[in-house]
Amino acid sequence: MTDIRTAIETELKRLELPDGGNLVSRDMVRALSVEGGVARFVIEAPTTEMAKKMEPLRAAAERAALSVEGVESASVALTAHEQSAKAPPKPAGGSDEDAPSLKLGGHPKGGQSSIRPASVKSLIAVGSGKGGVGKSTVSSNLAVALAKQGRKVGLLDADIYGPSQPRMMGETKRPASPDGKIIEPLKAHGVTFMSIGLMLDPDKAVVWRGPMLMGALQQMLSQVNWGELDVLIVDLPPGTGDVQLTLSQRAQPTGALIVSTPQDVALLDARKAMDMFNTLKTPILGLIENMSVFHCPECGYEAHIFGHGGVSKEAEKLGIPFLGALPIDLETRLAGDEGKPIALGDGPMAQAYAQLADRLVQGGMA
Ligand SMILES: Nc1ncnc2c1ncn2[C@@H]1O[C@H](COP(=O)(O)OP(=O)(O)OP(=O)(O)O)[C@@H](O)[C@H]1O
Repeated sequence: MTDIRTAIETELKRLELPDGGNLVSRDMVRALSVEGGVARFVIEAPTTEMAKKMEPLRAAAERAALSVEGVESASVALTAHEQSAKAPPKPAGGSDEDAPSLKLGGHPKGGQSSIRPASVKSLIAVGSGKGGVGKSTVSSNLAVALAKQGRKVGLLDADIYGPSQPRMMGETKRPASPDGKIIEPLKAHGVTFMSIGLMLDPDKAVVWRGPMLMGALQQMLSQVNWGELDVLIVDLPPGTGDVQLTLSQRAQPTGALIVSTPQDVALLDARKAMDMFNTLKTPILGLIENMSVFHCPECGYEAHIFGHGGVSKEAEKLGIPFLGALPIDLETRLAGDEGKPIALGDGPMAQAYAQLADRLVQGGMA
């Protein structure tokens, strides 16, 4: 197996970058593994801008891996070390070393050791390729639905650039840290909950580099007093960046749920997110279609605003469980904005989330 890995690396050394060096000499290859003839790895570009231009190189890397004897299929994901393109501009007078108290966002510690809290039985990552598809809405409602079924549930909002859980869970106070080391999480609607957003100054832009993001995630998992949990749901940022990479590699998630709208552009990005999780060997527990249909409350007409059935077809194609379709629902949006997730009630949307929660419990995932 080592020989195949070495042979793949040798092939990758042939792939030169326009600004000098090759994929190996520039230390861009991550998580290279070969199992049962399947080669998987991640190419980590220094910036999102550069990653966007590297698709031809990614395809060439896949072909290079396939050319090695013993490799039957290859899966290569592209990610970026620094999410510079998405990060807001630097605030006047600020610097990217500006860290909030408890030095959140410092460089990660402990090499490649696990950052998964020992007291957490199951860790479920909720991801999406595209932003705004309802990943945070699904995370908060699923957490509440699981808590209603008597599970001990934690919710970690790891969406560094758009932490929305404080608003959706209706808790915005800054968590206490009596000893200055361990952070006490908040409790909302029966869920133990923590958001990176609660530790940041809302008026200050986040200008952290990749290692600082990884450090922040590490702290959110290991410096928070999560207590005994049946399941910790991690609401990820959209896309395939450092937070996803670190979580997959160092927190051994039980699996990932992928949220998408039926729209082609959302599905395209969802595929990339799934490819990343596959490459990092995080099992994909299922796909959820959000905003699948709008039922007009006046006339009963069903409008498929973002298309129809795309996510279930994709799930079938990939052999991944399709966990359900959630309609576009005004009450869901209003409840999220009010900090009282719709799953708290007992209407049709709450029932849909209860079913989703039930599936995870029955499947031994939560
Ligand atoms: N099924 C739904 N019906 C109506 N509105 C919804 C639904 N799902 C999500 N929304 C609304 O859409 C907006 C975006 O949702 P949300 O923040 O959950 O998406 P996200 O994928 O987490 O976005 P981001 O990538 O920015 O974190 C929110 O205002 C939310 O209330």
